[in-house]
Amino acid sequence: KILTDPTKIASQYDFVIVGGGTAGNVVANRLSENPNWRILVVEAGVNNAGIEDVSVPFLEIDASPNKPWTWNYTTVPQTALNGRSMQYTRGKLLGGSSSINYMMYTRGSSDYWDNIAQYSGDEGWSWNSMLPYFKKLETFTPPADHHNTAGEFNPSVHGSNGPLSVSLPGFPTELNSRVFNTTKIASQSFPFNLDVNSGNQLGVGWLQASINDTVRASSAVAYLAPQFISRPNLDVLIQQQVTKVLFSTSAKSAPIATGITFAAGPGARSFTVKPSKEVILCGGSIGSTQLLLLSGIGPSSQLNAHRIPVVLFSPQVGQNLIDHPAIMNHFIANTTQSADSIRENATVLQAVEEEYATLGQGPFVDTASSSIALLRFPSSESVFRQFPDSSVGPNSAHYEFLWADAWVGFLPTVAAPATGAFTTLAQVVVAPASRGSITLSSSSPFDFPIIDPAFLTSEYDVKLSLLAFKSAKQFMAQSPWKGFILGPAQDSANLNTDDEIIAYIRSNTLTLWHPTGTNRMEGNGGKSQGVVDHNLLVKGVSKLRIVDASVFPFIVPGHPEATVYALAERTADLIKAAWA
Ligand SMILES: Cc1cc2nc3c(=O)[nH]c(=O)nc-3n(C[C@H](O)[C@H](O)[C@H](O)COP(=O)(O)OP(=O)(O)OC[C@H]3O[C@@H](n4cnc5c(N)ncnc54)[C@H](O)[C@@H]3O)c2cc1C
Repeated sequence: KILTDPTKIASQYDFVIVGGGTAGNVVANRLSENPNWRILVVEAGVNNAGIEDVSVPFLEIDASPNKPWTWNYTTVPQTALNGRSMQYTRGKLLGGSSSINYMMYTRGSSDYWDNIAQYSGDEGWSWNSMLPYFKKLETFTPPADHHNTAGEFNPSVHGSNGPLSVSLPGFPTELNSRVFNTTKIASQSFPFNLDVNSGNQLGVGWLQASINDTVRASSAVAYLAPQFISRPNLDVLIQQQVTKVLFSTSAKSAPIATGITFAAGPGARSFTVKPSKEVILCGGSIGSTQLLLLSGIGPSSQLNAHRIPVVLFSPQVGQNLIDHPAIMNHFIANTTQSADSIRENATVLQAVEEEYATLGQGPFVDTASSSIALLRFPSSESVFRQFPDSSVGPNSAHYEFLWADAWVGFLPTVAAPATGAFTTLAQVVVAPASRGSITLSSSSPFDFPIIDPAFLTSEYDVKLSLLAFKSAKQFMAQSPWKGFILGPAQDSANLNTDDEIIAYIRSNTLTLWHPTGTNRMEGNGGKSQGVVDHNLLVKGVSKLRIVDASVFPFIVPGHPEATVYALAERTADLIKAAWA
C-alpha cells in the first residue's frame, strides 16, 4: 500500500529501499514476491497517480522542469559552454525519472554489456546474460493506432509477459517515410536496422518507447500496478526524504548499515527505520550520491570540509559523472502538417486533445520522435589519431540522431518562433570522454549538491559533436528531404567554417538528463577503483547496496532507462540469492 503517514509504517522490515524511482520500484516488486519478506520503500516525492502531464505521452514537454514533482537542480556554469548553467531536472515522484522522461527505450549494444562484464569480471552482466532480463521485464505492446508493425522490430528479442509495456510509434508523421527512404538511398552511411534493441544497435530504426497504448508506462505504473501494491508485505511511504544511512561501527568488523533516518523537510520530525537485512539505495545518480556523502562515505576532502563524521573514505563517490551532450538542430519545413501547429494554434490543440480523449488517437499518443539513428564515425577520422576511441566497442555508436516533426528546444535563449513549421534533428554524442562530478554544497540533506557534468571539457567531445553536425547536414541533404526541408532555421543559419560550427555547438549544447556513473562499479579485479562491487554492494561496509544509474561504469550508447530496469531486475535476483 501507499502511505503518507510515517507513524503508520510497520515496526519491522527486511529491506528498506531509498527512492521509489525507476530502479527502486523494480527491486521492491521483485523482493516482495517473497511473502516472508517485508519491504519498505521511502520516496521523497509525491504519488504519480492522477497527474495528467506525466501520463499523456505528448505532454512529456510539460512533465518537467520546475514542477511540484521534480527536483529542480541546476548545474554549475559549464566552462566549455560559455559559462552557461542548465536546469538538471530529475523526477521527484513515484516512478522517479521514468515518470517524467521522454520514454525513449534503448537497451544499448551487446558491446556495452559485454564491456561491463569484462570490466567487472562478472559474466552475469554480459549481453547474453542480460537479454533474458530485458525480455522478462517487458511486454511488447501494439501501438495506439494498431497498425501492422511487421518490419518495424524483431519480435524474437522481445518479451510478452513483463510488467513494463514497450511499444512502437502509434501516430504516423511526415518524417517517417523520409527518414527510412534516406536509409535506402544512403545505405552506406545510414543503413536501416530492423531493431536497434537486438544487441546490434548500429543503423537507423524505429524508436521503441515505454508507452502502453495511449499512456506513459513508468516504473510506478508498471511495477506498482494494483496487483503488486496490494501485496500485504509491500509498503511505499511517500513525501519523506531519507536524510542519512545509519551504521554500526566497531573495531573488529567493517561498518554495518543498520537503517535510515527520514523527514518530510527541514525542521520536520525525523523518523528512523532499521531493516533486518539490507538498506538499498535507489535514489538515482544525484540522490544516492548525495546520501552516501551525507552518511559519511566519500572522499576525505569533502567529508572533512563539511565536518561529516567519517564512516569510510571512498574516493570515487561523486566522481566519474558522465552525461550525453545534445544539440537540437532546427530546419524550416515546407508543410502545414507539423506538430508546431499544436503549439501555435489553439483550435488545432483543442482538436488534438479531443481526438486523444475520445478516440485514443493522434499525436498525443507518442513521444517526440519515431525513429533513431545510432552511428559510428569511420576509424579513419583524424580525431582517432589524437584520442583513443571512446565507444564501448566496434559495433557501438559514437553518436545518435532523433527526429521530431516540430521545433523541439530546451534553451531559454532560443525560444520556438511564434509561427512556422520545423523539423528538429537532435544530435547526441553517446560516447563522450568528458567526466564531471557531484559534490556536497553543505551538510544539510535539503540543500542541493553541486552538479558539474563538465560538458565538452574534453576536446574530443567537441570534435565528435562537430562531426555529428556535419553528418546531420549530410543526412538532411538527401533526396527524400528535397522540397520538404527549406534549409536550417535562424539559429543555425550561415554556419560555414568549423570555427562557426564549434561556436554554435558551445552555445547550443544541452543535457539529455542522463547522469551516470557517480557510484561506479569497481573494475579490473579491483584495480580500477569503484564505490560498489559487481553485486552492487557498497565496498568496505556491509548490508548496503546501490541499484540505480549511478553504478554503471560506462554510459550507455543510447538512453539509460531500459538499462536501469534490466540492472534492477538482475540485482533483485542477486539479492534473493544472497538471502535465500
Ligand atoms: C527530462 C528527462 C528526460 C529523459 N528522457 C529519457 C528517455 O527518453 N529515455 C531514457 O532511457 N532515459 C531518459 N531519461 C533518463 C532516465 O529517465 C534515467 O536515467 C532513469 O530513469 C534513472 O533511473 P534511476 O532509478 O537511477 O533514478 P530515478 O528514476 O530518478 O529515481 C530516483 C528516485 O529516488 C528518489 N529519491 C532521491 N533521493 C531520495 C532521498 N534522499 N530520499 C527519498 N527518495 C529519494 C527520487 O525522488 C526518485 O523518485 C530522462 C531523464 C529526464 C530527467
